[in-house]
Amino acid sequence: MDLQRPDSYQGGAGPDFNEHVLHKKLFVHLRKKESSSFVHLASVILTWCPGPISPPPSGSQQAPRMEHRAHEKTILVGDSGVGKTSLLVQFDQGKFIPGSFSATVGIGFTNKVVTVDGTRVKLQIWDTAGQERFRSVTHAYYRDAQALLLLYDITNKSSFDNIRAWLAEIHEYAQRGVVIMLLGNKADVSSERVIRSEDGETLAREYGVPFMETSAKTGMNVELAFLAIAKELKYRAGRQANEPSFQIRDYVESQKKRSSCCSFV
Ligand SMILES: Nc1nc2c(ncn2[C@@H]2O[C@H](COP(=O)(O)OP(=O)(O)OP(=O)(O)O)[C@@H](O)[C@H]2O)c(=O)[nH]1
Repeated sequence: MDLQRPDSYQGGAGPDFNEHVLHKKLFVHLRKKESSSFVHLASVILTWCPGPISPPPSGSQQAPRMEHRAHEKTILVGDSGVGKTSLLVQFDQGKFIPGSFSATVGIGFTNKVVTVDGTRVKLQIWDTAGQERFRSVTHAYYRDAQALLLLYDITNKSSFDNIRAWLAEIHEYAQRGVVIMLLGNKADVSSERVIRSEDGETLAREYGVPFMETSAKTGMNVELAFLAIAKELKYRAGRQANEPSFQIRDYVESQKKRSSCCSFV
């Protein structure tokens, strides 16, 4: 048995999460040893709340109820070092921590509430380890994912070449119709670019998925990527009678154009 405590986190606002309570998780992975390697058998997640970490601000109201209440499970996948954790930290906390690279161990998640078209959508964003040795653990989480953000690093050719293998794994383990978005990350490092933006576009078109380049460092397109996912999931969950149909690829293309011409809001 392998016990990991990858993270602690504060839950987002909502009926089943109190933002003033520290939620802790313990990941228990059952593995058996076969010859010289371990085979993954099952994973169990234990969640507990050790107690309040701060009193609610005086005069604060109860957290507003979600209009769209589902837990929308979104998973970040891609080779080790492409910037999955950095992208999530940029989206969640609006910051980039430069310097030493510490590879993710196993898998962990962050809750984030976003507002799209006046509706609050709760995203549960799972950050996975890109290293091969964690692959059997992360596969187990694909099945009930509603969306997958698949990253490569524009300065690393093999991370781009591996995208086809990642897509094959997604098609094998994830549910049919899962929302997939391809992201070419580290777009700020133009001097070391080895993958042209057109190559990302072509690959995405071949698989019929939306594409954009991002930078976890500058924040470029980070919010757009998650908001587009939230919009698509909200739309899928319950289209209102007078609501126009939503096409995530068209939306991403129009927003990318807007952001290049006049800064995205
Ligand atoms: N310049 C630049 N560096 C980045 C960017 N995103 C991530 N990095 C750096 O790339 C390295 C790897 O980033 P991580 O976010 O840890 O990569 P990861 O995909 O989560 O890696 P695993 O946890 O091993 O799967 C770190 O040193 C980051 O600071 C980016 O957009 N621009």
